[in-house]
Amino acid sequence: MMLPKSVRMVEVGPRDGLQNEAQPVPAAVKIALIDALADAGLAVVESGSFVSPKWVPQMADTAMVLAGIQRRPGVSYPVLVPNIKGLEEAFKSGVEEVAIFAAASESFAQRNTNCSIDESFARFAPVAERALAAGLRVRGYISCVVACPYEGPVAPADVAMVADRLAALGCYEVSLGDTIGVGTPAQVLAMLDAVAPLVPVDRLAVHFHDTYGQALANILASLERGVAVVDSSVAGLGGCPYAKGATGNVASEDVLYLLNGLGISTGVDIDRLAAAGDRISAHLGRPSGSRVARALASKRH
Ligand SMILES: CC(C)(COP(=O)([O-])OP(=O)([O-])OC[C@H]1O[C@@H](n2cnc3c(N)ncnc32)[C@H](O)[C@@H]1OP(=O)([O-])[O-])[C@@H](O)C(=O)NCCC(=O)NCCSC(=O)C[C@@](C)(O)CC(=O)[O-]
Repeated sequence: MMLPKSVRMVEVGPRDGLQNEAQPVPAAVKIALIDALADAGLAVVESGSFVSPKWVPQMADTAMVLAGIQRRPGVSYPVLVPNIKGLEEAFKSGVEEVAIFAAASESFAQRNTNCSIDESFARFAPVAERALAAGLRVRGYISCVVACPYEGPVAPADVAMVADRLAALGCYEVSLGDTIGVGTPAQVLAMLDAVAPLVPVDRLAVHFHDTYGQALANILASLERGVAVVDSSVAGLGGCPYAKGATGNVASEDVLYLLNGLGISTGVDIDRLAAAGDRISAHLGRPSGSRVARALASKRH
């Protein structure tokens, strides 16, 4: 089995994990979470989004959160921006990296961003251009890379086309999201095999939600195809506001346990990571969504 020697874990808990949380999460709690994740050794901690607060109220305090965190050297704190208004807010907050987010299905693009795929690219083009001109890094996301909650299965060729368009806008990396967590390894590999001829595998990340418990299997399959960047969410926080019933991202602790077991280096400390997950789970008043974190906690009691 050919596997990468090291993997960059992209922590999306403070953004993807919390954006759908019904109870308000104070900025101070988000700040403590982000700082704890960076302390655990994560080099990328997605810290919020500058989107319409009418659409995603939980992210309305992103500027306050970014003002409160202790930015560690070598750690990136990206935010999502859907349009120029969001980018301008990101500039004010001094971010070094933004992410634009597209979908491989028309219905999801409409529900998530109130426009078609083509219209979303018309919005992203000036965002990417201005961000790059200002020296920011731009990451691209694609939702619904296996299936769409409104349209069902999504053709790998559709994903490849959107990935190609994001790369053409200058995204240094394209994160492939199974938004509703339905994919299995054969589907994921078919999708990766369609995308990789257009956007090389060293510019791809995988982003699995764990609704059907397939995320770790999908990650292992992706690693075997050479993908070396994995998105995950501490304590398995999350769910997408525009994908009813979809659960959180794969838990970061579970991904790290898998990678440690495979001898793949990440620079992340599992105990510190699990402690950060336990603290946010306690704040939210529910058990961690990470099986690894629950197992580690049970050994301590
Ligand atoms: C794209 C829009 C703005 C279009 O929304 P719209 O309603 O068509 O936009 P609009 O331009 O007509 O503006 C409507 C109102 O929003 C305001 N507005 C407009 N833009 C902004 C902004 N940037 N920041 C703050 N406010 C903004 C704007 O000023 C106006 O305010 P009003 O005049 O009514 O008071 C909206 O649909 C939106 O914000 N969508 C974001 C949805 C979102 O954040 N989804 C979750 C992230 S994607 C995701 O989770 C998937 C991913 C990445 O994790 C991968 C995966 O798992 O699939």
